[in-house]
Amino acid sequence: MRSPQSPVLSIHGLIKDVGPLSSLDGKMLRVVSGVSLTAERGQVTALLGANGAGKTTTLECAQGLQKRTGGSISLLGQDPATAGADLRSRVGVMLQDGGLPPSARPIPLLRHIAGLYARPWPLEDLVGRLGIDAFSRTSVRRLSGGQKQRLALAAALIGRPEVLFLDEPSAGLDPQSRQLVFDLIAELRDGGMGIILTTHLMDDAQRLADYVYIIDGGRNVAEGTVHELLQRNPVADQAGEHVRTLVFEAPAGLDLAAVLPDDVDVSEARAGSYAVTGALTPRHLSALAQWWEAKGIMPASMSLQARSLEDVFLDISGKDIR
Ligand SMILES: Nc1ncnc2c1ncn2[C@@H]1O[C@H](COP(=O)(O)OP(=O)(O)OP(=O)(O)O)[C@@H](O)[C@H]1O
Repeated sequence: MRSPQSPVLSIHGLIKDVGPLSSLDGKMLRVVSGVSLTAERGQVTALLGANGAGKTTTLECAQGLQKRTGGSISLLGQDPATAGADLRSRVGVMLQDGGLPPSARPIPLLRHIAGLYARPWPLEDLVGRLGIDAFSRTSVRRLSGGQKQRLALAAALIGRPEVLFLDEPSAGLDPQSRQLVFDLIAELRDGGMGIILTTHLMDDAQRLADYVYIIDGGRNVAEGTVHELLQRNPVADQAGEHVRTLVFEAPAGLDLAAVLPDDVDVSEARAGSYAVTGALTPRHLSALAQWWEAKGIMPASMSLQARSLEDVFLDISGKDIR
C-alpha cells in the first residue's frame, strides 16, 4: 500500500451488485467485490484488468454515475453519491463511448461546455493542442473513433478539472494521436492534476502510470509502481539467474545456434527477426558482437527486454480469455 499524501480519490471495500438478472433466476450479480484504491494529486493511477474485471464499474461508482452497494468512496473529500454540482465542476470524465451529442459540431460543443465554467481552458489552445481544428466542421456522428476520443478528452478538460478520469484513453488512436494524448496527460500530471485511468493495455500503463492497481474478478489482485510490479517474481532459470530476451533485426537465415552456447534459446520468428532468450550475460552479448563484426553484420534494430508488465499481468490473472 502506498502512503496517502493528499489523495484526490480513495475507495475502501467497494461493493457493486447489478440486477436482478433473469439469467440468474432474478438474483443479483456481484460485479465488484471489495475494491480499494487511492489516487494522488500529480500522479497517474492506472486500473489494469482484463475485459469484465470491474474497472469501469469501479470508476463509475467513484464518479457518482452508478450507485454503490457497499464500501466508501471519497472524491476530493466528498462522497460522490451525495455530492452536488460543485464536485462535478472539479472533475473531468472521459467515457469509453464518448457520451457526446451526435449532431453537435466540435467547436460549438466545446464553447457551450466552456460556458458552464468560471475559468475554462482557453478554447483555441485546447483545440490546437488536440488537433481538433482538422475536423472542427464535422458533426460528432461522422467523426472517426480517434477524432471522437480527442474531442471527448477536450470536453473533459475544458473546465480545468482537479481530477481527470479516463476510460481506455488510447482506444482507437493512431500512433501520432496517441503520442499527442500521452504528452498532454504527462503535462497535466506534472501540473498537479490527479489522473485516474483504466486500461487493459500494458503498454499504456507502462508508459503513463505512476501507480498501478491490477483488478481481476472485481477484486484487487496486485498493486505497485510499474517498477515494483516488474520486480515481482521475475522469471528465473534453474540457477536463479534472471531471464532476458535480446531481440534484433538482421539479414534472414543466420545460424545463431552455432555462435551462442546452448544455454540460451534462439528463434527467428519471421525472416530476419531474431530472439535470443535465457540468462543472458555479457559473455553472450560479446560472442554475438564478435561474430557480427567478423561477418560484417550490423543489426537494423536491437533491444534487450526484461520482463514486461504483460508477463506480470498474465502471471497474476491467468491466461484464460474473459
Ligand atoms: N448492469 C449489468 N448487468 C449485468 N452485468 C453487468 C452489468 N454491469 C456490469 N456487468 C458485468 O460486470 C463485469 C464488470 O464490468 P466492467 O464494465 O466494470 O468491466 P471492465 O473491467 O471495465 O471491462 P472492459 O475492459 O471490457 O471495459 C462484467 O462482467 C460485466 O458484464
